Amino acid sequence: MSKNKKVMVGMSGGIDSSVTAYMLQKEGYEVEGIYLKLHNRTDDYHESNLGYIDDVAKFLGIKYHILDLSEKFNKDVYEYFVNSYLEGTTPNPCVQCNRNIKFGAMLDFAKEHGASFLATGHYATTDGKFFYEAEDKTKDQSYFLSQIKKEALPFMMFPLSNYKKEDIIKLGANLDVAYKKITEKNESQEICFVETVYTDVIKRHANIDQEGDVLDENGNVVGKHKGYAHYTIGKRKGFTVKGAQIPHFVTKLNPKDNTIVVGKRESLEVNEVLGDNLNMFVDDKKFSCGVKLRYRTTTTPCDVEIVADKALIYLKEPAFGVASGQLAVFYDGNKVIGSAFIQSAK
Ligand SMILES: Nc1ncnc2c1ncn2[C@@H]1O[C@H](COP(=O)(O)OP(=O)(O)OP(=O)(O)O)[C@@H](O)[C@H]1O
Repeated sequence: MSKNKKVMVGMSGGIDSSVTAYMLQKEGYEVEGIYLKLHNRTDDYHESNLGYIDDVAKFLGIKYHILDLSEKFNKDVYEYFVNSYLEGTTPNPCVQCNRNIKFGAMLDFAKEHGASFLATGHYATTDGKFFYEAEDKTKDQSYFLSQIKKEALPFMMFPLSNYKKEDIIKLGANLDVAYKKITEKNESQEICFVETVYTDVIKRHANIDQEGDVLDENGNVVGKHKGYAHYTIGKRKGFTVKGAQIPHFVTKLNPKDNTIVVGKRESLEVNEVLGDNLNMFVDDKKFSCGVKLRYRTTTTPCDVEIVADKALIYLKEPAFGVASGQLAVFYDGNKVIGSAFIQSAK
């Protein structure tokens, strides 16, 4: 029952994309894999991933391509990541990777090679016009997909969207030894190029271990911190506040003079957010919806006004710990209607 349609599957060597390839083949698609080399890690990272992919490809009898996008990844994702922290904002590298790399350059490659669709093991759904949250809310990745250009959506397939991660692991473990081996390896890291903590990556490019002053909201010096790039908005540890009886939270980072501002929990409260770099799936300029201001959080009801290329987001309930650089993703129920990068909040 061949569907006579070629689907390229982004294969990472992990269980999700390996099962994705299997499912699509079972459905009758002609499947080919693509492995992206995204960074120049010195360990055997790529060799190890390709070992797993090769075994899966042999089991399925499919061919796969290796595409070196490390230069583009370095510019669009890695440098952006490092620079954001140095500028005192909190980057979202997976969002940039999805937009520019996976559903940018990898999609172009898939189309050039005659594929009708590009499939990945992301947990989300699409109907070609919108993204929707995945059934398994604990794994949902719609937040990270919300900056993808709308022209890319008709080519995207997420076959895992109706499953739970544990079902995928069970399916893999019982399928073949090529899959079983993958289920037995460690789960991949949250950010593929961060092997330990993000500050280890930043340290390769700048001396971030420079002690600085901790300020209160009136500009008074109240303590010391170990270098502003070690902190993100809402963090409550790793700095001193003289005589403090209750927890203090980081509310602002000042890269220019290497100071950080701290305050009580109330000072993290935000009622208005300004977003830029809009990516909208609807044309409305004024609407009410729910907004997620970071990953793994519930939506906050809000009114949104789009003015030129900015989104003015008026929250109907206060949010806490909103960081510039993260995404504000607009949801109508479980449907993603657009997103913007958080420029400022008050
Ligand atoms: N290096 C890569 N080359 C090609 N596709 C990739 C690569 N890394 C990730 N992908 C695709 O993007 C999807 C989501 O990536 P993510 O890093 O969130 O992986 P994951 O949920 O751990 O999935 P997997 O178990 O397949 O690694 C993967 O399922 C895969 O289809």
